[in-house]
Amino acid sequence: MTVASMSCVRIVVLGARKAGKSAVTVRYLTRRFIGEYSSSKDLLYRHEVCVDSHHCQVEILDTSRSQDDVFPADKVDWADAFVVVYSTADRRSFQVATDSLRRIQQHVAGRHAPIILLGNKKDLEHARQVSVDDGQEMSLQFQCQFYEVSAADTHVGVTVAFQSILREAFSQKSKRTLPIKQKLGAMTVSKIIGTVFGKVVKNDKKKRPSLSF
Ligand SMILES: Nc1nc2c(ncn2[C@@H]2O[C@H](COP(=O)(O)OP(=O)(O)OP(=O)(O)O)[C@@H](O)[C@H]2O)c(=O)[nH]1
Repeated sequence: MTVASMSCVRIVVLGARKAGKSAVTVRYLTRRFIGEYSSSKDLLYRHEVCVDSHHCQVEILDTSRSQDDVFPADKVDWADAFVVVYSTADRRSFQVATDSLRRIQQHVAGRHAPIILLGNKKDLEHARQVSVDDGQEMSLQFQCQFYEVSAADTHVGVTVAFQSILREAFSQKSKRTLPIKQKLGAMTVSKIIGTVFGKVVKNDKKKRPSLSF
């Protein structure tokens, strides 16, 4: 399969300054934790992945938030899926994440947008300001996935989180591109009757239910 013919999913990574957006992105892409990242501008990464044995292309936009209060609407329009990062050791970053979730949902109203809420820096347990319950409650409120990770400690949690959102995003994208009949899982009338009434009785006019479609 050529790169051009592969399906592509676009992910934007959002969050407060210093929450660890670059750290989780680089951890996922390279499995490494570098420690200090250039953060003055947005960085776009292209990457090939295998999701459920399909080769796909991913574009990940690691945003730089020089002004936390400016919502990047253009980047939200561009993206198929969202990773919203906060630091478990920084309450304010959790507020920024909450605000981002609210604004993403308002902005994409009508289209299903897979979102992951990522509580980073869980290795800093002594400095924790956001509990696991806070993160879980927020994810329930916004109906998104939730993970607590440490980009510094291991690539495992970060990789699981990214793979999970990729799977959801690719599945959404392929649903959108399927013909309507397949999308709705179109059933024949006899199958519908069989489903509604338990079985289809052949050649038995007395028992055949009278339905009008
Ligand atoms: N202890 C710990 N530190 C981390 C972790 N992830 C990132 N950091 C540190 O947090 C700081 C900020 O990380 P970045 O990845 O640059 O954060 P960012 O959100 O991309 O920052 P901006 O681009 O400036 O908004 C750096 O000093 C990282 O080394 C983590 O899981 N644990």
